Amino acid sequence: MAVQMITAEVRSWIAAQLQEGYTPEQLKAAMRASGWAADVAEQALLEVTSGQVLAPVVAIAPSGSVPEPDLSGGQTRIEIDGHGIEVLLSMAQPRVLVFGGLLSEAECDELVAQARSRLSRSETVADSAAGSEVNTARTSDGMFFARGESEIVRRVETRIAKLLNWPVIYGEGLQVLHYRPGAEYQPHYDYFDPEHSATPAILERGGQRVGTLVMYLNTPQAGGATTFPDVHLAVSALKGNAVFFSYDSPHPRTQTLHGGAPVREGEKWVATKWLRQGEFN
Ligand SMILES: O=C(O)CCC(=O)C(=O)O
Ligand SMILES: [Fe+2]
Repeated sequence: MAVQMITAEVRSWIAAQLQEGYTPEQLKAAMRASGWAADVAEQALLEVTSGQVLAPVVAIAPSGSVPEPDLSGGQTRIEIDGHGIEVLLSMAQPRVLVFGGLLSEAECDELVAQARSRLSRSETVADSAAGSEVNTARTSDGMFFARGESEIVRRVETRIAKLLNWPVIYGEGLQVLHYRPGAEYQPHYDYFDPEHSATPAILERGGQRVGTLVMYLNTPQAGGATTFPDVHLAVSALKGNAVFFSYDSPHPRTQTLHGGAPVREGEKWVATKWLRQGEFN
């Protein structure tokens, strides 16, 4: 399964052709003829045409569109670049998927090794200030990798993009969190609160978050599940597995309230990939 990325070059080519007087239908046919999938060609055109009116720099995926694997054939296993991933659970509302073996043991260990020396107490956007500050709801340590910063980061990001049919450039840098015994992440939403004063500035860089992939980099001895309180679901933190959920609007009706339950024994490492509506830079 190949993913076709709508790059800035593709968008500017489309924009130039439109200026020349070609119709969107003609461009779509030309893109189809040179191997582009119909839906990707459609999305590229939409991005350019809506971008000309709404946001000249940042491409925004059609509203309501979210990352999603292709399970149309009832697949229980998805192979990406020779790496097999199992589909262990699929829930429609909220949209939650659990993947087995998204990362190999060695890949988990390498991400932990690269993150370990760069950890600091996690910050979330607090309600009181238009910035980030240490929040007691989240008692883990964390760091961000820059997108594509190392071979392992690039490999994982490419795999995620292909699995979820969402361009690499729409993703934030990978975040790694480390929870010690007793540490937790209390239930929260990952989208940016539309009522929050800091949100408009955040949305300028790629729009809303529309999906979250939490990858487990080790297996805590006890505790540390990812929980979805609205639907009483707990996903076990098992090394190499991952939980994915998407939200097509920044609203509690998505039922994507979730948290990291307290680690009871041992420690917990996760890598989180947040996916935006458009190009994150
Ligand atoms: O640690 C977990 O299980 C959840 C992490 C999480 O919610 C996040 O990184 O946004
Ligand atoms: Fe979260």
